[in-house]
Amino acid sequence: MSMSTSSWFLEGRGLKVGYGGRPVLEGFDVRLGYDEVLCLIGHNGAGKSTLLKALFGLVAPSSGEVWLEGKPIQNLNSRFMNANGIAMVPEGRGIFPGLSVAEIMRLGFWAAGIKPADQQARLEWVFEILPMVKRFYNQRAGTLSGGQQQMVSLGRALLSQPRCLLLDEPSIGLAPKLFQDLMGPIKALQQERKMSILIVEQNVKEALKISDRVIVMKSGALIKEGDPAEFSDNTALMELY
Ligand SMILES: Nc1ncnc2c1ncn2[C@@H]1O[C@H](COP(=O)(O)OP(=O)(O)OP(=O)(O)O)[C@@H](O)[C@H]1O
Repeated sequence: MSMSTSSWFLEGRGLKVGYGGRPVLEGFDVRLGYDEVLCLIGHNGAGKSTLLKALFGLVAPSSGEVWLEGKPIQNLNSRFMNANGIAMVPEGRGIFPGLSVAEIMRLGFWAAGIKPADQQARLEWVFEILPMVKRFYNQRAGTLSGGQQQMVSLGRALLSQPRCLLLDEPSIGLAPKLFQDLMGPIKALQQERKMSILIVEQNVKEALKISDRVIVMKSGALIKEGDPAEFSDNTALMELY
């Protein structure tokens, strides 16, 4: 077998994805580099969440492939992705309000297949990055603020020490200051560990601060790609919408 020469960590190639026979994405291509923060923006309903779910194996494309480090994935599912260092933080946080943070983390250990012997160290590692999580570890998630819940969701995703994070609108329901508090540690971690991040955001201004490249989606198609600087003034952004 030859070594992988791909410079892309994760790729969607010719993805066709839809619900009930109605396509949302058709022949969609996307590439996420090693050590890259890619920001995906676009209208409500453009297909951003659908793309993230397809890349993570939560919805099956009817055609096209997802490639990881230069190789097509044969049996794409979220467990495979997790096992290969990819973690997703879904829109709406995806945590159960009735469970305590401790219980949510236990589910996270299970989902990421982390051995009991390694769990405490992982938890301590997550606490170092997101100290807030330690403070409300025994509280029920439903009693936490939106920002705290978002931190729990992120902490859960970090348990596997992923090489790649797929973040679906982490700013939803957060004040700008809270969003910065959340993204600061993530950016620091990204730089330290050379993670790849694909972030879907409506809060473009904040997301651009941590991004290396931007892609814009409209009605299931990629309509623009560029450097964050090109998107920093409002007129340029308005033209896209
Ligand atoms: N589970 C589903 N069943 C049927 N249709 C769906 C489902 N999920 C999404 N859709 C439809 O697919 C299209 C794309 O939705 P998607 O959530 O991917 O867009 P989005 O860009 O993430 O939007 P938003 O910013 O509102 O989250 C929309 O028309 C939506 O109604």
